[in-house]
Amino acid sequence: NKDLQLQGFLTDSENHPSVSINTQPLLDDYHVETKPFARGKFATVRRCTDKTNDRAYAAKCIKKRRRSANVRHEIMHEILVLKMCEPCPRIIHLHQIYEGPSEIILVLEMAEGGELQRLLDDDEMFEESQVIHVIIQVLEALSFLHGLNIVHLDIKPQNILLTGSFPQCDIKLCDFGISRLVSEGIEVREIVGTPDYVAPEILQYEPISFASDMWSIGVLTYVLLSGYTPFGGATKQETFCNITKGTLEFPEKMFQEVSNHAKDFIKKLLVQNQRQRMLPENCLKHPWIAPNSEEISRQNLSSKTEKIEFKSTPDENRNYMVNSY
Ligand SMILES: Cc1cnc(Nc2ccc(CC#N)cc2)nc1Nc1cc(C2CC2)[nH]n1
Repeated sequence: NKDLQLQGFLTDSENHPSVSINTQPLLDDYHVETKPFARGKFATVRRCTDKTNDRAYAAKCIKKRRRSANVRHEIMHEILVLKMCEPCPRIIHLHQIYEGPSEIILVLEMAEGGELQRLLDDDEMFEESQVIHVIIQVLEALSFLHGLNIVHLDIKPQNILLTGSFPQCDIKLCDFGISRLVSEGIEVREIVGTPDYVAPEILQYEPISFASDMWSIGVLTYVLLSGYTPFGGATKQETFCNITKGTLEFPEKMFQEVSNHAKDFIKKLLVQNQRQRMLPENCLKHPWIAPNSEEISRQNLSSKTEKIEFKSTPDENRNYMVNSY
């Protein structure tokens, strides 16, 4: 119905024809570790293995009732987003769904390397090339998601998972629990997201847009390159205040090794006015990400102008070449 649509959910119904849910217990088909490896406000995530082939998955157990409100349609929204993202290798894959009396369990693709946040907690410092590799993959996930008119709204290192041991691994974006549909003229306003990464327009209760995710990419890049958050304050209120003030600084002691292209990339994302922020396609062409983008365009231009000479191929070689192709 209208008001749910206004909240940016994909569905207002408690079920959806495309979604099949197992009603027998998860434990019939999977061994489930008792100790969760992650616990959120309304979900716990445990490692589980398929009894038939020993494959590992992540079982995300979501409570159907929160603060005595039925939130089944919100869980259905997360399920539909995950299903729509099936074709994208940069997004965690939904394998199966189980339903118990008080929870819905999403059996999700296992990313063995865990959270990118853990590397930050271990005070790992990243090479700029490693940060670029991570940011490119997050941008690819966002390009796909935005292409579906969905905005993630909780981009942060905890929701960027590693497929193996860093830096030889890839990343997968996860957790669409607060993602929302962005549609023309429909204004979704909700205070969502994690303080350090939330965009100013969200705090000012303005309509949410794709640019809200791009602000978080700017914060993420700043954090990966320096180990510090750009607007972090002693309290949540102070952080929110810093975000709305938006004074962006690159302290010499943290950024002396960081390239100017990298700082320029961050500056073009941490822009107060969301209409002036880069979107994924602009980011992927930025000289920090596509380092030779300036160089390539210069070369392309020059190659068009320089004389192109064809060397004739002696006939016997030509036949050979044609056959081998
Ligand atoms: C080894 C591991 C360690 N820690 C987490 N933490 C974590 C972070 C965010 C969310 C938020 C969500 N969703 C859930 C767990 N996930 C892991 N692997 C996963 C986790 C998953 C799917 C996403 C659950 N696949 N592989």
